Amino acid sequence: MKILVINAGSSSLKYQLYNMENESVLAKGRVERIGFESSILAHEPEGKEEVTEVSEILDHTTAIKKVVQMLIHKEHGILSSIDEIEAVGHRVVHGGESFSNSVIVTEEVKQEIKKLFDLAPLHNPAHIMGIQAVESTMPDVPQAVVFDTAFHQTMPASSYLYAIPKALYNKYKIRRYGFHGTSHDYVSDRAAAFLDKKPEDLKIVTCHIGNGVSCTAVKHGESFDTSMGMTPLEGLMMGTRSGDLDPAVVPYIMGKVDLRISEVNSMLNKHSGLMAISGDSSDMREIEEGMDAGDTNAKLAFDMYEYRLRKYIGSYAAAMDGMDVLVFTAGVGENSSTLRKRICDQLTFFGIELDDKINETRSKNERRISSSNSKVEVLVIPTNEELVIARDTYKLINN
Ligand SMILES: Nc1ncnc2c1ncn2[C@@H]1O[C@H](COP(=O)(O)OP(=O)(O)O)[C@@H](O)[C@H]1O
Ligand SMILES: CC(=O)OP(=O)(O)O
Ligand SMILES: [Mg+2]
Repeated sequence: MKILVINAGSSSLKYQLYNMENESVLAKGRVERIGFESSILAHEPEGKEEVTEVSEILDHTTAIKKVVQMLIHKEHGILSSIDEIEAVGHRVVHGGESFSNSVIVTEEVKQEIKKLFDLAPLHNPAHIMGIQAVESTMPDVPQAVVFDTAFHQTMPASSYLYAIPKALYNKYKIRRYGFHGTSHDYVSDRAAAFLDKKPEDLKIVTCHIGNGVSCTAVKHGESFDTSMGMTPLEGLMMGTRSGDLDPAVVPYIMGKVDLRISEVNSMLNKHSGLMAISGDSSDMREIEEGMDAGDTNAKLAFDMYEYRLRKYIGSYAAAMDGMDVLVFTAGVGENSSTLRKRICDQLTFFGIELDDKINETRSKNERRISSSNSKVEVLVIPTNEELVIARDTYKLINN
């Protein structure tokens, strides 16, 4: 069975085609700059070089059509016909309180996702566009949705409520939802398997450090607390997002410089974080290069990013009254030995001790980077949100 996994953003669409017989990736790629004149489709068939094509892709339906054309392309394709795609699985960022599991797409499910537009204005409208684009291009193919928020539905009220008037929760569902759940679920499960232990016996802090950054306290296999909140803005400092700040800052600047709500949102989501402090880049590779070249702004950005991660890790160890395992994942977590070292070398209080040599060895595999003396197992576990989406879709379709 072949399953297409889609992560639709407002101006981008990432995809991976899976052969579920052996869970291999047949092709992957992305469409960028949807809605612009020169949109880019980058397509990478398994074992071959990436090919790119520039054309005008004005909406998500056109984007899906282009992807399908590429998948059945004479030279770069890997399917003989579109009919070989038997199901499509989508990443949906916000599932609110309605979804604690992945589900098959129905009219009701789409309505529920639409009701959550307010809570995830950057993400959910794009996901609906992706779902509709598939409906119009492959009308008979069943679709499933996998939510970033689902894993975090186990959080107790003491973790998910904000200390604001109850009516705001009762009426508007203002609470912590948490995101990157597919990733935190996957890497915490893999960490337990790696250690040959049951998730129920472990207290794990998972750090998903990519463009978006979040930490989760995974207690006995369930999400107990997580750093992102009602939206993916809360918590850690990110590539372009501020993370935590005093909420009083928002009304203060709106009054001072006469900013509109959308402008404040844009400032905090798109022009803050590493980008704002370094004044130069939201990309950790460039921050590290800047730091090595003596750029003091890049160094400050790195220091703040690292310090905040360390604070969250410490607070989650306290939240769970212990930490057996610390997991690093996603683009930065999997690749930046510098960041991992800086964090771990200042968590010696917890009995953490890194094996510097293993930490610095580049690898795409799951690995332990702590020394044999370390009281906490420190692991690098490459995340695979697309595989989880493909697996959930496969299970739902075959039930
Ligand atoms: N070798 C590396 N060293 C440091 N950071 C890296 C390295 N490779 C990738 N990254 C960082 O990973 C981040 C992107 O992470 P990723 O998980 O792919 O993000 P997303 O899925 O949210 O787009 C970027 O900041 C990038 O600089
Ligand atoms: C929810 C979220 O922050 O997602 P991403 O890391 O893909 O931006
Ligand atoms: Mg990611």
